[in-house]
Amino acid sequence: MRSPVPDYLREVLDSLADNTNGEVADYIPDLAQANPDVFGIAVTTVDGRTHSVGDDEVEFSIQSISKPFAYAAALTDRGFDAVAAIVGVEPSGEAFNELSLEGGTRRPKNPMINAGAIATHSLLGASVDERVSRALSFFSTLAGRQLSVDESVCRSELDTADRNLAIAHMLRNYEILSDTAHAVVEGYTTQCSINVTVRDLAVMGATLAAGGVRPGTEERIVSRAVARQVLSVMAGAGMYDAAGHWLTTVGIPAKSGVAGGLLGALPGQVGIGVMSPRLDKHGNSVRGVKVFERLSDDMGMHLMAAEPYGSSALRSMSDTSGELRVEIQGAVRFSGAESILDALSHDTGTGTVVFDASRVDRFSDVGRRMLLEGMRRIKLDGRDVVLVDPDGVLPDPDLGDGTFPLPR
Ligand SMILES: NC(=O)CC[C@H](N)C(=O)O
Repeated sequence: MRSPVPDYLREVLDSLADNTNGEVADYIPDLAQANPDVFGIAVTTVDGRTHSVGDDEVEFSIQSISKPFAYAAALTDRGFDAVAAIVGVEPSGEAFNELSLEGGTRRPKNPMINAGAIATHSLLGASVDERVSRALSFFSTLAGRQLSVDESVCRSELDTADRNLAIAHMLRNYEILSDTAHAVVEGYTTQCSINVTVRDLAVMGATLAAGGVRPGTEERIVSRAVARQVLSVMAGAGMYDAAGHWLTTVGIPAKSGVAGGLLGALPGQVGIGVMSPRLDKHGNSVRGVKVFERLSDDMGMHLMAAEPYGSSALRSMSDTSGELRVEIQGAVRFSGAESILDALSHDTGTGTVVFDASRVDRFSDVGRRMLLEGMRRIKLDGRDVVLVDPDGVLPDPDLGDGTFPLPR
C-alpha cells in the first residue's frame, strides 16, 4: 500500500496552487526578486518520518522563523532568568517591526517581534562572528544538516536596515544591548539569512513538538523546559498582530518569515514547514496560512480541540476470589491516573491488588507518580500490591519505603 498522507498533502497543495493573492516582501530588495510561485509543504512526525510535496528542495532565507530557535539557543546558553531580564513573553498584538517596549520593564514584549529578536540574538555571543556561528551551528543541529547563509539576501537587507537599526538604538538606550547597534543588527540579519527548505523547517518544528528530542531518536537537542517555553511563546505571539486570530482558527504554535516560510509545531505530534512567498498584510504567507487552516480542520490539529482520554486508561477492574485485578491501558497522564485512583478509592476489598500494565503505552511522569502513590496507599491499607509489567513501562516502582510491588 502507498501511504495516503503524501497524496493528501499533494491535494492540499494543488487546491491552493491558483491562489496568487498577496505580495512578496519588497522592503528587502533581494526578496522582491524571489520567484513568487514557489510552493512546498513538509510534515515531520515526532517519530521521525517526513512527508513533503511541491518545491520541497528549494532553499529560502529563514527570516523571522529564526526567532524561536535563537530564543531556544539563548535560553539554553544563558538560562531563563538572563533571557527574561531582557525580553518578555507577552503577545504584542503589533506589527513585527514595531518600535515598542513594555511599559514598566522597558523590555521588548516578546522574542517573536524584531525588537525582542534583536535583543535575544545579542545573547548568542560577544561578537558578530560568535553570534552568527552559534546560530548557524544550532540551526544546523536542529535541521540535521549543515546550513549556510544567503550572503546576497543578507547584504541586501543590511543596505536597507534602518528600521532594525532604529530598534537596536532604542534597545541600547535602555541598556539591553552591550554590543553596538550596528554589530547586533549585522548578526541578527545574518541569522535571518540562513537558508532552509520546508523539510528543514518541518524537522526543526518536530524537535520542538517532541519536547526537544530529535524526531525518531533519543537525542536531546534542547531541554523539555526550553521546548515548552518556545512553543508557548510561539502560540501567543508567533503570528504578530494576527496571533489571536491564528490561535482561534488554526491553533498550532507557529512562526512566519517574510521570505514566505511558515513553521508550525503541534506538541506531541508533528512539525510542519510551508513555503510560499506572497504575504498578507501581517507579513504572513497567504498560501501558507491556508495550508495550516486546511491541516488544522482536516486533520484535527487544533491544540484546543482536545478529546477526553481520562477514563479510558482504566480498561477493567474485576474481583475474583478476593483478588482485585486492575487493567490499565494506553497513555496514562493526570486524567487517566485520576480515574484509576478514583475507582480504587471506592473499592472496599482487603485482598491483593494486581495492577496489569501490559497494555500501557506509556506513563507520563505525573501518571507514574500518581499510580505509585495509589499503590503506596493500598499497601498502607495492609493489602499486597502486585505489578504485571512485561515491557517495563513503569520503571523504578518504589512504593515510597524502598519496597517494590510483587512481580507476576
Ligand atoms: N518578519 C520577518 O521575517 C522579518 C525578518 C527580517 N529579517 C527583518 O528583521 O525585518
